[in-house]
Amino acid sequence: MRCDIISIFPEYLEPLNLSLPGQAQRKGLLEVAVHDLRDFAHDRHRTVDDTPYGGGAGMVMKPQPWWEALEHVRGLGEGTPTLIVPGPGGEVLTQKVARELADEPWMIFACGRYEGIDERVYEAAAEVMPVRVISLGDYVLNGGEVAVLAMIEAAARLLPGFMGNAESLVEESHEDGLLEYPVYTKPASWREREVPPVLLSGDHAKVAAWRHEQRLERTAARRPDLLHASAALAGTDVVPQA
Ligand SMILES: Nc1cc(-c2cccs2)n[nH]1
Repeated sequence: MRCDIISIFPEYLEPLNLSLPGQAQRKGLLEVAVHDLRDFAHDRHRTVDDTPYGGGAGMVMKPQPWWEALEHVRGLGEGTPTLIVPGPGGEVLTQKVARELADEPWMIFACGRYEGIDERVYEAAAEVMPVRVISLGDYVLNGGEVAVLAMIEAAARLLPGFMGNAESLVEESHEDGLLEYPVYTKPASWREREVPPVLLSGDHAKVAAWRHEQRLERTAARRPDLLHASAALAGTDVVPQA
């Protein structure tokens, strides 16, 4: 998976060189290149924003630097990349979307700031590559960099060989529609709180059953919407009669 990231704060993406993403890069599973948008703004002040047509507060990111940056990056690789633009107005990043991103061989991430990027950049880009606007959730950040870190981590960790133990990807929250079960480690007794005895029983079938029950209870308590969604999909949702 190749990820090219365009940002006015390239240093924000340094964490991608740490830990697992860093190892994945060294293993050749993940290729990350960060590009400074200001390198494509040619005036003396390397201006990337201006006041919005129609008035209103804040500034809008100018189209020309973005277009030059996108064309430059597009020329760096083979084939057609997918442009991912983080934004509160996009489809929400879910595990399903993360799996879709994990299947993308080449993505360009456009980190917007200010009030956003001139709409004509999205239109022009969509003529030469797929464009997806993806949101982390219904809240507003100051820029796309944080969202890009989350998206790349969520996708890259699904790449075969990225996680040391692929087993740990199974039964994760959202992988199969349920939240994960509670986990415990030594000591067996801590501050007079005991580990559930079933987990010390050595009975793998009972442990599996207990863990599944915990996932159902936890999902019902914290995310009933997920239960209704999966039940609706299975056609088993019991909707209280009016
Ligand atoms: N989910 C989400 C994304 C964002 C932004 C991306 C770029 C600027 S603000 N806010 N909220």
